[in-house]
Amino acid sequence: MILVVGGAGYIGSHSVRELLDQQYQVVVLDNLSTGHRDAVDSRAVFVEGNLGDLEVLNHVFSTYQIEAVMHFAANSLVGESVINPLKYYQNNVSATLTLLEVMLQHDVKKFIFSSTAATYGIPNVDLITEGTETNPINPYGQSKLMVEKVIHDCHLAYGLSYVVLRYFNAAGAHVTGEIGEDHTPESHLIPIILQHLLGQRENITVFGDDYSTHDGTCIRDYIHITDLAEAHILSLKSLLENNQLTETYNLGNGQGYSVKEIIEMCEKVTGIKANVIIGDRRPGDPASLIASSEKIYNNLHWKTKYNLEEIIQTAWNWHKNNPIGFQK
Ligand SMILES: NC(=O)c1ccc[n+]([C@@H]2O[C@H](COP(=O)([O-])OP(=O)(O)OC[C@H]3O[C@@H](n4cnc5c(N)ncnc54)[C@H](O)[C@@H]3O)[C@@H](O)[C@H]2O)c1
Ligand SMILES: O=c1ccn([C@@H]2O[C@H](COP(=O)(O)OP(=O)(O)O[C@H]3O[C@H](CO)[C@@H](O)[C@H](O)[C@H]3O)[C@@H](O)[C@H]2O)c(=O)[nH]1
Repeated sequence: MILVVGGAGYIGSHSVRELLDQQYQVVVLDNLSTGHRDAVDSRAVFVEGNLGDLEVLNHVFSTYQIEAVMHFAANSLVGESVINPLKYYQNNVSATLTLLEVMLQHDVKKFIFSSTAATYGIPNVDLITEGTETNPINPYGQSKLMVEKVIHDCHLAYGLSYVVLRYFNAAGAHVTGEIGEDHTPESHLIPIILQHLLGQRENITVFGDDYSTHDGTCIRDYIHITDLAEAHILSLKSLLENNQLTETYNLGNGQGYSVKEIIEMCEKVTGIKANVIIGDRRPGDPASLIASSEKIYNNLHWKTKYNLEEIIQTAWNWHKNNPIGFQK
């Protein structure tokens, strides 16, 4: 079985769905701190608990025959990490050490870790490769980079085999419209715009239009959640075939869109005009983050299937049909 830690969250729940659709058996461990029980596919075993809890972990690893672990659970609000760094080092780093310890005690040595473009900080290249220097500028990015280093040391010392996936901006929803993004508070651009277009917010604030980009607003690389999920499956397959894997991959579309372009695409998809306010820059936002995902294309033949319009269309279907998310 595959243990998915954080499988009730946005990216985890879509990966669980993909794993089950591809005939893997799945156990989800999640404390529901930001995730939703209803996001977890009913075909998966669900264990409610904390990833830093030795007792729960020992129960999971001794009850189920776990072949590999996908680890999505984390706190991931950049602003909050600056104000409350210990929460981030505690949940993202310390609890992960407990997970790794129990995994290794149970001789489970295959690990897929959700990392982030935030490990690069403010890169001085147009297209970020895995070789681009990592220099996180906030505790969130720092906590992810720390875990990356721990994982590598566990490889050297205990033979842990791993794939680190550095996601760029995850977006969109499952094509069925059955699961999608539901964060409280919501901080991500696309759901915020769509909530506004649904009448749930009065306006959208663009965080700065004086960046050195073609229209002055920040550029990001948006990637569909199912494309991310597929990258996890391919990574899992490569791990199951190789006991000594130590790979790090960027996951993005390789194409950047500005905040203004995202708003325009949301208006096009929904046919509704947005009420846009230009605000101040949000501290810690790099002007542009675009991934080169050449490495995973070359090594695992991964290709993205969804373009920006399709990403926004699937997100719109989800928000329109579930205006209060998973709440019933
Ligand atoms: N959303 C993005 O654009 C993005 C980009 C880069 C990286 N990431 C990373 O991807 C991963 C998933 O992100 P997401 O957007 O799905 O977040 P999410 O908050 O929707 O999901 C995280 C899940 O982990 C669970 N969790 C948190 N702490 C836990 C703990 N101690 N024990 C058990 N469960 C716990 C939460 O309840 C939630 O279900 C995170 O590690 C995040 O840092 C996300
Ligand atoms: O109301 C809003 C919300 C966002 N933005 C801008 O939109 C862009 C995208 O912002 P957001 O959706 O919050 O994503 P990021 O800050 O780029 O961070 C996401 O993508 C990173 C990787 O690129 C991950 O590390 C993070 O976890 C994930 O939240 C940024 O320029 C923001 O300044 C606005 O202008 N107005």
